Amino acid sequence: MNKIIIAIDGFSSCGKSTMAKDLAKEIGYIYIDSGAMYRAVTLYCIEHGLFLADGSIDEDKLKQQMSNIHISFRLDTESGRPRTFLNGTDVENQIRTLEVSSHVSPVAALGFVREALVRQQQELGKEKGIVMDGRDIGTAVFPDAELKIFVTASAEIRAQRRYDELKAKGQEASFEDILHNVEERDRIDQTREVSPLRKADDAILLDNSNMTIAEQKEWLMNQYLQATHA
Ligand SMILES: Nc1ncnc2c1ncn2[C@@H]1O[C@H](COP(=O)(O)OP(=O)(O)OP(=O)(O)O)[C@@H](O)[C@H]1O
Ligand SMILES: Nc1ccn([C@@H]2O[C@H](COP(=O)(O)O)[C@@H](O)[C@H]2O)c(=O)n1
Repeated sequence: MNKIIIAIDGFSSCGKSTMAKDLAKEIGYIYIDSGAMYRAVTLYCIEHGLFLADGSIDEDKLKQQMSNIHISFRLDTESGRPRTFLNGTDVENQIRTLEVSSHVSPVAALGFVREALVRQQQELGKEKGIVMDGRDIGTAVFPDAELKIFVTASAEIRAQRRYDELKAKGQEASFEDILHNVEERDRIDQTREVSPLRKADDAILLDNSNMTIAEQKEWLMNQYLQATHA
């Protein structure tokens, strides 16, 4: 069967990567979490002092240093899930902290950052057989993707899911801080000038507020089967 490109976009913390990873594993596709790439650039900025005292980004320095930022993914054989590497170091846990979440959307709004990462994402998908999740995959990275999904859920439900996840990992965070972060990232992502978060006209909308992980997994598999006429 011919391989296709599956683009999964949507709001913060709505379950995109959970769905995308599961589907990719089941159908033998590559899974790419494009958000992890923006998070890795953000971690680089934090570690290299590129956030100025007023919270803004030293854009000139970041632009000069973009070619020093190498992001890759390696499959964790134990969990079967990809881990993100920044310049050869496993940063999968660091990029998921609230500190990185609080800084990532302004970094992702920079045109030169998007240009560099979109180029890499398109390269990763050139053989097809890929499931990629993010904010602009169906609109900018792969506008011709054969299957496009746009996921949403209420902000409170999304924040609760993220809160439960961080708590289970033993990370301290307040529900209010997480809700604020989720809403703020959505606002910045939807209003930025370059490739703002929006549903592609030909994307299928999924509100998973009242769905279990198993239900959304089955829903996505059905969309894939329909798209490939299997
Ligand atoms: N339908 C669901 N019901 C309950 N929890 C869910 C559901 N879908 C996903 N989750 C949980 O919600 C949390 C966020 O999911 P996930 O990381 O997949 O979201 P995301 O959209 O990829 O987030 P982000 O955009 O921030 O990367 C995870 O802990 C995941 O296990
Ligand atoms: N295609 C994408 C993916 C992500 N972003 C930005 O990165 C942030 C983190 O992404 P997560 O999927 O890990 O939540 C997100 O809030 C966006 O600002 C993006 O712009 N484009």
